[in-house]
This record gives sequence, structure tokens and C-alpha cells, in this order.
Amino acid sequence: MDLNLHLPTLLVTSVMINLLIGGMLWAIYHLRHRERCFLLWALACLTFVLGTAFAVANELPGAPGGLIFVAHLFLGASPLLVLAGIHALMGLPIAGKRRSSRLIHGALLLYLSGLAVSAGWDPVVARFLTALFSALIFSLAIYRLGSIGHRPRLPLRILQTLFGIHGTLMMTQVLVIAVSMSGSVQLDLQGLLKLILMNHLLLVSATAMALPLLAFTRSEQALVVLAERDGLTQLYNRRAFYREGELAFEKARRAGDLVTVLMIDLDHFKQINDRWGHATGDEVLKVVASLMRAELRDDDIVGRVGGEEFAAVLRNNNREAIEAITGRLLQRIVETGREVHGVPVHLSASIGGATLTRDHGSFKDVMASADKALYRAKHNGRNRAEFVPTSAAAKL
Ligand SMILES: Nc1nc2c(ncn2[C@@H]2O[C@H](COP(=O)(O)OP(=O)(O)OP(=O)(O)O)[C@@H](O)[C@H]2O)c(=O)[nH]1
Repeated sequence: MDLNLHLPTLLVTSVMINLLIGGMLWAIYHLRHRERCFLLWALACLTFVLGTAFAVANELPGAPGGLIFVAHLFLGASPLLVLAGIHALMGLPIAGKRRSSRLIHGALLLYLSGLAVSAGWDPVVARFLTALFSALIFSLAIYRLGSIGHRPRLPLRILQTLFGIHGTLMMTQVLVIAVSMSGSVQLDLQGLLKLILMNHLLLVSATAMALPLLAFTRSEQALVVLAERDGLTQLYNRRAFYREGELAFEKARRAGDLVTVLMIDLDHFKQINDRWGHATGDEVLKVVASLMRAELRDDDIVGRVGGEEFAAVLRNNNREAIEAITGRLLQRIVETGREVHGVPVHLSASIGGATLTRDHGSFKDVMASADKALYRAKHNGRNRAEFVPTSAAAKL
């Protein structure tokens, strides 16, 4: 079988691509406050280039012995560095968690011993071992990527697919070499290995290009959280709450659904701060936030819109349901707020509620109605809920 692959062209192209991508990763490492994963991935490209260079040098006439061993040391280090970069990205130790770290160390020991014994007399055996070792590392990379709770999933899926194809290719190489060594089937070993090498080079390059995608979308997600979430309670901040509220308002109006806004303001919070300190005040805010998360539905929109002021948008609830929810919320705040982290803060809250009507031209109008109702709840004695347009009050 003549596969017509010009090996030197293939190798030079791959070396160039990996040098370019490695250089880009190294530059990103410096531009992104020395984020370690990029350095490890740049080193993975470099070790791949060095491994390829040593493997080529070994083919030259009069090459000194031991070159193939050095070549495979670098080629084996390359997938290891890719995996180490994924661990660094996830904030894990470089060798991963305890179990996978033990597996990697064991496999590395076997691989290095196998190389040391075989590489001197048969480069094909060295290829066999490197392919087997790489397939194992790619499987671990797929597993590790699967455990990342990362949104969007696309970069993860792309990388898992690339590692999957690459691992399968490496196992094909292992099988081809094993079958050819057993002598049971006549194979064009060099032709097949060339074909595998070409795919291997393509996959290395594609993986090196896809890795930054994962890191970038990950840090973008972190920025979105920073921009949209309140740092203390992790609820939506004021800006994000208004944005989500406006979307829910428009949707409810189009569909003719009900949507209710609640403004929840803690009572005499200043006294809690003054008497027990700001740190206790912060803990109280966190407790109230988690209470709201627990008491309201997942698709309700909950935010911290001011210092001790929270707000929620509840979808598709009628007045009775809303009154039941606010009554429960007030009750839970009183129960839980009797003592927060051992401090008898005796917390209560006031709630103002407004349901979307024809008079409301925008989400801000519903918020303004809820604010008026909240004012009434405060005025009427606190620890209660008031609603507009009717003034049904739920006193605990
Ligand atoms: N601990 C803490 N306190 C905050 C935070 N943001 C605002 N505050 C405090 O919340 C208090 C709000 O006080 P006021 O607006 O007078 O309201 P209040 O004491 O709750 O009184 P009423 O609302 O009328 O029942 C102020 O003392 C603010 O300093 C915060 O992030 N942490």
C-alpha cells in the first residue's frame, strides 16, 4: 500500500504549527497574569516539537544511540503536560486528585522502564509504548473534562471529542504494531504508521488550538458572575435584577401571564449593625439570601437591590399563592432570624408586593408600585406584607 505521504513535509509542517501555537500560548500566559495552564500547554507544544526533532535526528545516518529514547521522553511528556494544564485550569494539583495521580505515577514508571529497556534496540516498540501511554493520558483528560461544571459545554465537548479520536488513533497504532509484530497478518507497517502519524499531527494541532477556548470561556463565565452577582449574597445585583425583571415583564405581557414583584426590606437593620457589628449584619444578609433561594422557586428572579433590600419577580402566581409565599417568607425570616450564628438579632422584614396590571407601562412601574406597598408595610408596623392595587395585608 503506497500512501504517498511525504514524511519530511509532514514533519516540518507539524513542527511549524506547534511552534506557532506554542508561541501563542506562551504569549497568552504572559498577557493573562501568568495563568499556569497556558505555560503548561505551551511546554506541551515545545516538548512535542523536541520529540519530533529527536525522532527525525535518529533517522539520520550516523546518529548517536539513545536519541530515540530522548525523543520518546519528550513525546510522552507532551500529553502529560496537556493534562497538567487542565488540572491547573481547574485549580487541582498538577498531577490531579489522589487516585488519578497514583495511576499517572504508576503508568509513568512502567512507561519509562519499558522505554529504557526497548528503545535501544527497536524504535517501533518505543512507538508502541508511547502510543499506549498517550491513550491512557487522553482517557484521563476526557474523564477530568467531564467533571468540570463548566458552561457553555461546547469547548469541553470539542476537547473531549478530540481526545477521544486521538486516544482511539493511539490505540489503533498499538494494535497495528502488535499485529505486525506477531507476524500473523502482512501489513504495510511503515505506510500505516505514516498515516497514523499524519492524523496524530493534525489532532495535536487541533487540540492545542482548542485548549485556549476552554480557558477563555471559563474566565468569561467568571467575569459574568462578577458583573451580575452581588459579592456578599451571590444573588443578582441591582443591574442584573432589573435586566432579568424587564425580560420577565415583557414575556408575561406578551403571553397575558401574571407576574408579581416583591420588595423585601429588613426591619431596623441599622440597629443590628450598630449593636452587633457590621460582620454580623453581613451574616444576616447572607442568611436572608439563602432563605429566599430556598423558599422561592428556581425560575423566580431574586436579587439584592440595595443594602438591606431584596427583590423578587415571581411568575405565574395568583394573589392567594403570592400571599401564602410572602407569609411563609416573613415567618421563616422571623424564625431563622431569632439567632444568627449565636447572636440574638431578632430579625424581621417588611414586604411590598405589586402584580402587573394594565396601568404598568414598564417593569420599573411595577417596582415603583411594590416600593409604595413596602412603604405602607413599614408605616403599618413592619413584619408584614402589603400589596397593590388592593391593600390586603398579611400580618404575622
Ligand atoms: N452589614 C451590612 N450593612 C449594610 C450593608 N448595606 C447597607 N447596610 C446597612 O443597612 C442599614 C439600613 O438602614 P436604614 O435604611 O436606616 O433601614 P433600617 O434600619 O433597616 O430601618 P427600616 O428599613 O426603616 O426598618 C444601614 O445601617 C446600612 O449601613 C451591607 O452590605 N452590610
